[in-house]
Amino acid sequence: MTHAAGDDQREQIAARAETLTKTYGSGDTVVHALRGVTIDFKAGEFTAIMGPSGSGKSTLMHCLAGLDTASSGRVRIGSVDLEGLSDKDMTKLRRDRIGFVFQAFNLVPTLTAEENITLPQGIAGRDVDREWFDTVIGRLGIGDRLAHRPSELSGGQQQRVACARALVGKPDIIFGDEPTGNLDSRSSGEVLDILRAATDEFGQTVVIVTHDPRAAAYADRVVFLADGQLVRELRQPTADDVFEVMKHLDDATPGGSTTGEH
Ligand SMILES: Nc1ncnc2c1ncn2[C@@H]1O[C@H](COP(=O)(O)OP(=O)(O)OP(=O)(O)O)[C@@H](O)[C@H]1O
Repeated sequence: MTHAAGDDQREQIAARAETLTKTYGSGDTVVHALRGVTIDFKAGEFTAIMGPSGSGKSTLMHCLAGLDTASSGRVRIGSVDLEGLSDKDMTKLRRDRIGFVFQAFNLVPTLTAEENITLPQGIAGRDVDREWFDTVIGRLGIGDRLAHRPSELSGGQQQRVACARALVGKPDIIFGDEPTGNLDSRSSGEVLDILRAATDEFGQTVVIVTHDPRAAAYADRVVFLADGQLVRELRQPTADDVFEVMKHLDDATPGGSTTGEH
């Protein structure tokens, strides 16, 4: 780590959003996707973001990952404030510190699985840690697919390749927007196991958006959004705990009336 010694407080926060708002459109068609979200993501912790459709989960994750800019508020990755970063510095920060497992971040169709996985390292001019590469590939069960192009892989295999691509560079923080969305339960378990290992064994920070209570149960913490606001948080949740909260959120009228509910 390259953080200054003695800055313990900051070192422990891998990402932070502060009174983040995001508004789309204006006038009659205005949408308040985020209404003042403040949240910390501690280094080495696995967080799942949940909430009803349209509650602002993807918007929050995109703002945290520097893929979208908020209307107001601040985002910090480690000790770097994203506000005011030049495009070049933002690109470098994303490349060096952040891994993405996003469905929208497709694989390059003309490259093999292996080339896709090592592409970010190549662009950054870094050597691939072959031992770690083999570990990731082995755990994700895609060792026999490395020479294939994305069109020759199933959706689940492509998703696992995208996951491997995010992990191989050992970024400080990994963001996943429904990283198990296309997967059967076995592949889903493999992806979640390796994200869990990224935090437990390598101290990486993982933040995922998911609709699946079983996926959320892999996390140390689940935070719930409703209508652009944070309304609940569970620590060490079981799938049943998560399911119960989701049921109430789905029933609740927009406006965050479930805040503080037990
Ligand atoms: N580019 C955009 N233009 C206008 N409105 C948008 C845009 N992107 C998102 N929204 C709106 O912002 C709100 C939050 O969207 P977001 O995608 O963050 O929700 P979500 O919780 O991730 O939903 P889902 O679970 O359905 O993916 C929604 O009402 C959505 O329609």
